[in-house]
Amino acid sequence: MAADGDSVFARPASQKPTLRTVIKFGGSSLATGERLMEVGQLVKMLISQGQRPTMVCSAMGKTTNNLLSAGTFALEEGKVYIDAIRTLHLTTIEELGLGDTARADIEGLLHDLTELLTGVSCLRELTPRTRDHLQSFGERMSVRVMAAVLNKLGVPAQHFDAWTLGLRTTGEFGNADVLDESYPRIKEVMRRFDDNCVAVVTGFIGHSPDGKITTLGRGGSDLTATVIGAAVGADEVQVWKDVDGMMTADPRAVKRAVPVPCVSYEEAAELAYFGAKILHPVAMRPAQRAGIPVRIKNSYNPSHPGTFITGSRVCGEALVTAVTFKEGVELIDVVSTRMLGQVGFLSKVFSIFALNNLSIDMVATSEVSISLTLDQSQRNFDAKSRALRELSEIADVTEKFPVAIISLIANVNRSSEVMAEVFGVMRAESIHVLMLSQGASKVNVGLVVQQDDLDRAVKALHAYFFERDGDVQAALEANGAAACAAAAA
Ligand SMILES: Nc1ncnc2c1ncn2[C@@H]1O[C@H](COP(=O)(O)OP(=O)(O)O)[C@@H](O)[C@H]1O
Ligand SMILES: N[C@@H](CC(=O)OP(=O)(O)O)C(=O)O
Repeated sequence: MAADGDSVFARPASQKPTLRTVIKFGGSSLATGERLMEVGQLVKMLISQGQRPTMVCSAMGKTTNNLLSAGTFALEEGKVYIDAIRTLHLTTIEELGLGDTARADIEGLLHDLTELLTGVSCLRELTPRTRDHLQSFGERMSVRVMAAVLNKLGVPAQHFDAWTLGLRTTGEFGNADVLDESYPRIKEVMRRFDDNCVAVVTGFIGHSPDGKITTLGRGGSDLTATVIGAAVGADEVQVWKDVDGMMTADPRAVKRAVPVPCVSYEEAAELAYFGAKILHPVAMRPAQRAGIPVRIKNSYNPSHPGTFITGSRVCGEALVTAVTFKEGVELIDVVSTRMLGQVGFLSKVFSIFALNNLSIDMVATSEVSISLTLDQSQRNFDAKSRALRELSEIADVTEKFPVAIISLIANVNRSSEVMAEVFGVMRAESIHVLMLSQGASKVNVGLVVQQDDLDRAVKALHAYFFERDGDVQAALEANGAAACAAAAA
């Protein structure tokens, strides 16, 4: 940890920093050496504006995908190929003149990575545990490079693998849960850490209680950030992305999508769970528990206010906040053969899914029938076949695949209006709605349509709720978002 020149933290007493933040940068913000330098300058600016940040980094660019591909290649072809990963990291160090320590750190990790993949290629075995170990190299390399960039810019910084701060998880490889014991541990380690230095911490990874490397699921660095924020009692967690915040729809699918100035924790979580790739689905939980606001910001456009996420919904009377979707979903209709009474039927159906460890996304019931969609992240075909076999003993079961779930994050107090308007749009477009459900949190209205109708349905709903005046931003503001921006300011 060597800083050139005066510490950026040294400033007159009158300008003492007041905002304790956790700032998370994803792969999209850390794609190249040039981007790392820009992010470094941004961190420097945030400090000069009075922030005391702890930084959480994801792997650079597409490194996690490249690591997974290298694992598959070693498994299937028996060869070790990590050229893209090696080149990205070593070239960055070279181009930015980050020095021998950073180079030696990265070469050491590349050596370990090569050994791991050699093991995979010899044994022709890639277990979930090894896959997590493999993926951890991305974040372990990025924090070392990022800390070196900050030091180069005169910002004292030190890298940390999250487990050295005390981040402990369950042993569920690929989708581990953060254990509560992590919070006091992280708090204690961070309490002893030099306030005049930026801790640059690996996102996405932790240690199981027996010391194995685990991952928190794809996009899990957002969760690391809110866990650290909650542990240290941060004033704010900032999640820096490549878009101007959470948008009214996935900007890749709907060109006229616009940023939403603010949403509640529940809305953000529902959006993430129902397909908006912008946030990790459980990242809001630690922030919500600790009451810490989260801000989504654009590292390519830092002056944009982004999206502010807090406990209450302060966005005025907006009928719908955003539209999101999940594709390639399976819909299952279960109709009772009346061997059981209503209560027995519902509980039997749900217990069959639970006992087979299958989690359900959406559900709609009548007295003797249930329609449900299965969470697509679980690719356990054996468990699904078993569950369907057991269900067929008490019911007629039909499967529809592929279908898509469209979710509208909507105003709880006006859900009937939302439903009526959604059906109006669907009727006008002649789109058949296969199922409709309002989530228990009541911020989410979900509908299932045929996969082929998805694109048309999403565009029509977005146009109806956000583009009616021809000017998307004006429509959003008319919906009350301006009031929200003022509240967040
Ligand atoms: N509703 C939405 N609002 C904003 N971005 C979205 C939404 N749905 C999907 N996205 C996508 O999420 C991307 C950002 O998430 P991600 O790539 O995981 O960022 P990072 O790697 O920085 O964590 C955006 O580039 C955008 O394409
Ligand atoms: N690198 C991991 C974790 C992560 O959070 O990434 P990102 O912040 O770039 O979505 C992944 O690709 O899943």
